[in-house]
Amino acid sequence: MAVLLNGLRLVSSGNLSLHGIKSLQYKSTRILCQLPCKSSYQGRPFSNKNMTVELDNNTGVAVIQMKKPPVNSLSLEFLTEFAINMEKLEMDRECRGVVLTSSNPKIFSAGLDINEMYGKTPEHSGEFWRAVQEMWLKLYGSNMVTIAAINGSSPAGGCLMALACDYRIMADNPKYAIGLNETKLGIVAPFWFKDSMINVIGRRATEHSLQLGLMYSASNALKIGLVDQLVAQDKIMTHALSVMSEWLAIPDHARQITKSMMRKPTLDRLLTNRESDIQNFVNFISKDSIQKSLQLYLEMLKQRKS
Ligand SMILES: CCCCCCCCC/C=C/C(=O)SCCNC(=O)CCNC(=O)[C@H](O)C(C)(C)COP(=O)(O)OP(=O)(O)OC[C@H]1O[C@@H](n2cnc3c(N)ncnc32)[C@H](O)[C@@H]1OP(=O)(O)O
Repeated sequence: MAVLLNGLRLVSSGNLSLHGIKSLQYKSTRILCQLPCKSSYQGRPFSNKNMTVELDNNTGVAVIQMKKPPVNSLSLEFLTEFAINMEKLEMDRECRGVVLTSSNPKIFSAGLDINEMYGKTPEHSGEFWRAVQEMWLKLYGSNMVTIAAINGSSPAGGCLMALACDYRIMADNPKYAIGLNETKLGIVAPFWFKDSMINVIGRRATEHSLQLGLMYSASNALKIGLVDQLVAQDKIMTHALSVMSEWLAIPDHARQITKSMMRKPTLDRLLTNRESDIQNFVNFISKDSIQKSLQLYLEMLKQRKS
């Protein structure tokens, strides 16, 4: 509940994914900038291996800029760093919203690092999959407003990250594509990837997309509702911050409870089946036929380059 007490606003906080709205904390009431106010910007950057995180104290908005060369593939190290950063922001009373974007001008994220799924031990595969789950749980279950500024292509796990946000803005460039293309690699999008897509574009479009492993151009992604808006590449961050200020105009407690109401069943499904989902992944990815498919796909990626 939000209660005003001597200039302090009591707002709910905590991780929706695990416990619903679990604790109440004090946040000082601030007037948010309508637009990013560069002149008064007080960024506090932290963590800088695979991503930069900058929190603007004036707006309460953090920007996570992924910067893992060459294509922001989601390795175990990347996923671990991402989850830690999300946790830190979630706990930070100053932070109310996150914009997720990429420093690579053409690629938002290439999805899961295929090298993490090829030729690895079952132990490693299990640890990797738990980290993939954790990334999604942190993002899909965040109390903060989350906006994906998709400034490049975003296949598979990259698309999942975008789907886990509250709002998706994509750069209006016909060369960029987004979608869950797993079947094209000979692998299968797990149920919570599927659920994330259903919750955004509906069941029929998801079935079509998943069976065919469809990648959508930016304009087609807009048509099916996979992204909410297209914006010129050079305007994407300004626009994302402007949309963020609209979302932050809603009282946190009301928006958070609503978000939890909408997302909890989907989150609970993975939480309840987390261990069996890891086991399924390990069994599936260890099969010779699946390893062969991944090997061929990796070779195809390398050949395409030459
Ligand atoms: C029952 C259920 C159980 C569970 C069943 C299992 C469920 C698994 C779910 C899987 C989810 C996934 O995300 S699977 C990942 C899916 N991702 C993809 O298919 C993306 C493949 N990549 C691309 O399409 C492109 O690379 C793209 C991202 C658009 C960038 O194109 P560019 O032309 O700019 O760059 P490229 O030259 O292609 O790539 C640059 C280098 O990056 C490498 N690279 C590209 N994508 C990579 C990736 N995902 N992982 C590692 N490395 C990658 C290339 O090999 C090159 O390496 P060098 O040659 O060495 O420089």
